[in-house]
Amino acid sequence: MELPNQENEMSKMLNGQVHILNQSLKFINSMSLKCALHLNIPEIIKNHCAPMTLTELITALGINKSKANCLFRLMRILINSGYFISQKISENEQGYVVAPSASFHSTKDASLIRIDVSLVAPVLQPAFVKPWDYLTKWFLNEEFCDMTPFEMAFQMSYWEYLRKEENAGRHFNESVAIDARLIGGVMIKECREIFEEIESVVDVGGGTGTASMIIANAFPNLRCINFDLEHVVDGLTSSENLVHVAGDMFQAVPPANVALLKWILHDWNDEECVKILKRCKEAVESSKEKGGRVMIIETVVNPDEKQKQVDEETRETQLLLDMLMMVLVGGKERDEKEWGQLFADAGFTRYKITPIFGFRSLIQLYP
Ligand SMILES: C[S@@+](CC[C@H](N)C(=O)[O-])C[C@H]1O[C@@H](n2cnc3c(N)ncnc32)[C@H](O)[C@@H]1O
Ligand SMILES: O=c1cc(-c2ccc(O)cc2)oc2c(O)c(O)ccc12
Repeated sequence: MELPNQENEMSKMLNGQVHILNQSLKFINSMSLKCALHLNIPEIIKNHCAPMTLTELITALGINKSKANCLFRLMRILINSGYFISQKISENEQGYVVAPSASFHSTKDASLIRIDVSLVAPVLQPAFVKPWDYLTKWFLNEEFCDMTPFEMAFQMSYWEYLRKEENAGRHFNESVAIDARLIGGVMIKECREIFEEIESVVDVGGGTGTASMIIANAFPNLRCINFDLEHVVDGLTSSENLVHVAGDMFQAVPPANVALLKWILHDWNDEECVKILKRCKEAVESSKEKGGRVMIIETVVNPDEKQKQVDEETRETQLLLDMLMMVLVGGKERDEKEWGQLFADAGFTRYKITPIFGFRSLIQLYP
């Protein structure tokens, strides 16, 4: 008979094995989802308008019947990840439906907000996967100090890649536009008082202008400027209270009462962030007495001792994005201390953090 502490040792090793295997095989969740998206399974199941049996799914997909058991296993792992649900149809039959959390439509305006599993598509492009193979070499070699793992993999910056590779650029613009629609919708509700008090807002690095459009429509008396690089705003159509302006945020930002920076600063290192913040400060400085401020929408990572205050999925999403920014663009997700330092270095006197955007917060910065 084994001694109790030997048993203990064995069970620790078995638990360790589960943990290590589970963590190292997690990419299979993403890759299985990628396959389901390419097969168009979520749309097929949604269009079926009732729980869909495995046999019905096989027929709809035109898959050889010999793969039935493999499709069952693909669906089983996706059910485990929370993308689909298996519902009882009759005594002997189960049917698949898309899980509510994987397909959220605004009940008020379906065209405005549609959050579903197709959001992951850009994350599974080669641009997201290949740079990880270079991470070890990047850590070890001095010569790569001024490069990102992405640049090692593709011999160009992520931004150049998006400009050159049409598909990747389109996927990127679509994903950030979906995000901007969601956050824009929350902003016009949660920041109503701010927008009602001011006369102008500039969305710095506003992409194709989705957030500006939502704000401009909700506040017709507000003058909105969507500001981004020439090739991004080129050809975009202005409206009554929305103009698209081309420029470089490191050089100058168009003056306005409020400068909005959504998902910009996490792309850049500290020195670059201070430069952008200084340009934004100059843009809002003359509105100091009229509610002038910079509004930042970004993650505020909790320090380790406070991590229990946010749920595990939020925390993990923040840390995953932090790694993604490190590998793609040389940026980072910051904690409050790191944000505070940037704000002080850029010459701001006061800031206020309000966690109103899921895993991200609104940070208001006063000149
Ligand atoms: C991650 S996207 C964020 C887009 C948008 N703010 C959003 O969250 O939906 C970063 C944006 O910064 C823009 N950008 C990059 N460098 C810039 C620069 N020097 N001046 C102005 N915009 C820039 C990019 O073109 C891109 O649209
Ligand atoms: O490369 C990206 C991709 C995203 C992204 C992916 C999927 C979504 O549903 C939303 C966004 O966001 C990025 C981002 O914010 C950034 O600053 C750089 C790169 C990317």
